Amino acid sequence: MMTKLKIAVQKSGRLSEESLRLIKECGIKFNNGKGTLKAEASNFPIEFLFLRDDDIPGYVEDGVADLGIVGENVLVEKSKGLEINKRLGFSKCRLSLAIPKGEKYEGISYFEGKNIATSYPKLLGDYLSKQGINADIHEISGSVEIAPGIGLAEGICDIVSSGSTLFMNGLKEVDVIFNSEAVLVSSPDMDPAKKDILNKLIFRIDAVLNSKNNKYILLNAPNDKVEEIIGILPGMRSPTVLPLAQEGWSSLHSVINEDEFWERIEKLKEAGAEGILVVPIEKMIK
Ligand SMILES: Nc1ncnc2c1ncn2[C@@H]1O[C@H](COP(=O)(O)OP(=O)(O)OP(=O)(O)O)[C@@H](O)[C@H]1O
Ligand SMILES: O=P(O)(O)OC[C@H]1O[C@H](OP(=O)(O)OP(=O)(O)O)[C@H](O)[C@@H]1O
Ligand SMILES: [Mg+2]
Repeated sequence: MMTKLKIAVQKSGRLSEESLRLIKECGIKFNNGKGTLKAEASNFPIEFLFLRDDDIPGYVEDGVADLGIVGENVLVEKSKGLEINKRLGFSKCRLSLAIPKGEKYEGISYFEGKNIATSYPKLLGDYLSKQGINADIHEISGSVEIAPGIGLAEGICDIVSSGSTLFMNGLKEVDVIFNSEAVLVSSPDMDPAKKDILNKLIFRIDAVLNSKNNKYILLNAPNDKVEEIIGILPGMRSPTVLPLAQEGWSSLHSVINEDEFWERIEKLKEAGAEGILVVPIEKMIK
């Protein structure tokens, strides 16, 4: 029988869409009809299990799934020792302590002896004990932001992204205890055949992630400015320089990190660059 990897992906929620998009961008084709809990790729040896995100670290640890895509917050909360294979750069959020907005806050000692509602008792417990704070942790599985308003707790520790859920519930964020993003995790004892497939998958994921952070840049410059511009443009190796039909001018092509691009654009113009084009890269293999 052909070896296949089993990957656990969130069935529906904040991770599912981006997880499946990443797999598709890796050129892996599959059908996942509504309500399906299992699917198989048609052009790559991988099978999908669609699960609640909380169960993903456990399934990977037990070997029911070989791989999983999960938030780092859930991984650290639930797993006993799975290692992160790859940070995936989506579903970025933070786990924060929050209190009613009218309360005065002067530091973490605010929580001494207080009651805090959370779905992350382990992460919160570890954080508070490192800070030397004794508090009562009240575990609830969802709608945590409602807890202070109904007298269930004096503070909360939950996921924050835009902060609008806190705001709508009359709360303010007072301390960030953990920063999270989606991560790929894999079972520690995989046989060599599975490891081989995993490496192929990671190779594709790298190509997709690299392409997202980088742009292809093309510009024109007078020949006497080319050296200076090459000094400003970082590249995978060095820029490609091609002669233009117009005498004395060249076209330079390179790859630039998107963040660096905005920093360097002024310098490129000052150095004499013209007709600058920045285009997305579909895949990038380093
Ligand atoms: N507002 C947000 N912005 C960005 N990422 C988020 C946000 N909320 C949650 N996440 C990330 O996505 C993960 C899944 O969030 P979601 O709200 O879908 O979980 P859930 O309701 O527990 O889902 P499930 O039904 O699978 O148990 C979180 O563990 C976190 O890593
Ligand atoms: O800071 P914000 O941008 O408001 O995001 C934070 C909220 O997002 C998540 O819930 P989600 O909307 O996924 O709903 P859920 O309670 O069903 O998980 C999380 O549990 C917070 O409640
Ligand atoms: Mg969950």
